Amino acid sequence: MHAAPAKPTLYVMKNADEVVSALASYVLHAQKEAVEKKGRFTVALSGGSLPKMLRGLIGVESVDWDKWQVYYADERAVPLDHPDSNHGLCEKELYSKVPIPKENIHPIDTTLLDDLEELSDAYEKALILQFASKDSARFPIFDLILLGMGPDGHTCSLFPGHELLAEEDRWVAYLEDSPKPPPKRITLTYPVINHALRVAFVATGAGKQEMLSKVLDQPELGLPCSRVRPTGGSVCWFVDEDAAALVRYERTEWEV
Ligand SMILES: O=C(O)[C@H](O)[C@@H](O)[C@H](O)[C@H](O)COP(=O)(O)O
Repeated sequence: MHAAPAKPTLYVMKNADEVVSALASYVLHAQKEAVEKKGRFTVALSGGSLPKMLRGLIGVESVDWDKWQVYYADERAVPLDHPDSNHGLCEKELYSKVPIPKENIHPIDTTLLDDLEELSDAYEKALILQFASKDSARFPIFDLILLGMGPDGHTCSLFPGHELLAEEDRWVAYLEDSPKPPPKRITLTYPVINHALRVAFVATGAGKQEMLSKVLDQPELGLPCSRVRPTGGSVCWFVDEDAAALVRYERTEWEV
């Protein structure tokens, strides 16, 4: 019997700082559970404002950084030190401030930037190495995928109306026509996102109001963020009052 797709849980905090601390305890809880069960914590990070929102983990003793295995939910096809690189951003906002071993961080292979198919295949292979063979596990099961919501309702590099929304087979796909610059990117696909144990969105600020209401109150629109419905896992939203102002969707009290 197949589990039903998870319904999103909405946590609304007073402000962005409260989102930062709630997110930190949520991530710690996910880490503890994963490390106890499997001795490692597999995480996929997004770009945008997300890396900075993880600042609540910096300096916290109970984070087992050496157990983290970090991948990217999406990445731009640029060198790692390019200002558009999500890896570069995470380096600046997080890795440079915490004792995470370099070998536990999995950036794209920048020798393949000229061929996006090879670039995405190589990233898929890196996932296969971590999550065992593609045959024994149809899709990787991340302990946690952390996502943002774009102004058009995109998440990862999955954009409204794009053919990649229908991808059912690949773990990692590429696109050369991203409406958000830069145009060349790779992204995890829905089968991977929707097999994760936990998916958490983070969205703050008044600029997110209208789109957040569309994504949560009108899932029938089929916006990319609304399609995140893990089967056998959970999806939750950490947002602030500014972002949630127009949302009618049921709120859940955050309990530490
Ligand atoms: O690399 C990317 O472009 C991101 O992964 C993207 O999906 C991002 O998460 C959203 O655009 C939200 O960005 P903000 O958090 O900056 O609003």
